[in-house]
Amino acid sequence: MIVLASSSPRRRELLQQIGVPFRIQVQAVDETPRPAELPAAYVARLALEKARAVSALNPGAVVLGSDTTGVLADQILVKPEDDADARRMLQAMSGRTHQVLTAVALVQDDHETVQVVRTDVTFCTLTDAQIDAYIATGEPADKAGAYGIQGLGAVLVAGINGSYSNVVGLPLTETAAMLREFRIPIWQQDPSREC
Ligand SMILES: Cc1cn([C@H]2C[C@H](O)[C@@H](COP(=O)(O)OP(=O)(O)OP(=O)(O)O)O2)c(=O)[nH]c1=O
Repeated sequence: MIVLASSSPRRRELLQQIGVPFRIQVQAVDETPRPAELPAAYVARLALEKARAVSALNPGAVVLGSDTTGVLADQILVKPEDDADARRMLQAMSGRTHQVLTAVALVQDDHETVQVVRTDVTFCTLTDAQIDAYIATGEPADKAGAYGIQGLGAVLVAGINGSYSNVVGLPLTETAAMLREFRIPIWQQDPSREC
């Protein structure tokens, strides 16, 4: 049994998908990027901070923290502040390729590891009417980059290069390999079967 230090329903579903038993405990951390902080360093820091904060309350437990952000032309795309912010992000991503970075951190007392996984996502060219209709669904509100590839936002995506689950919020192949290093069983026990 691990501790999932996340309030994200997507991460819960993804971890269930690979058969990892877990319970949820969340400690809030400040998600403000530091001045000039690079995107990969930003997500790695947040994933570790989320996991460390919960680990401090659970000696001996393996704690998983994670953070997802979009990156367009080196700029970090976090969750939109409001509809206008979501519109600005979606207009900027229209017809272009952005990156989704998810960091996964595992912390068990003073033993910790973190990995950042990148997926390239290419958006269709979107009209202003499409963008407004998508924002009106409410889906962009709690998602990095203002869309959900697993939901209605699927139709905005022309293609991806890399891990799909990484875009949704947890890169499952890499997470499974990290969990094996911490001797946490998943459905696939054979270590020779790594991707
Ligand atoms: C790009 C993209 C992001 N997202 C979501 C995944 C994350 O939940 C969210 C990014 O915010 P995060 O801050 O990474 O996570 P969170 O606040 O939802 O949960 P917690 O910090 O407690 O772990 O964006 C999607 O669901 N689909 C997508 O296609």
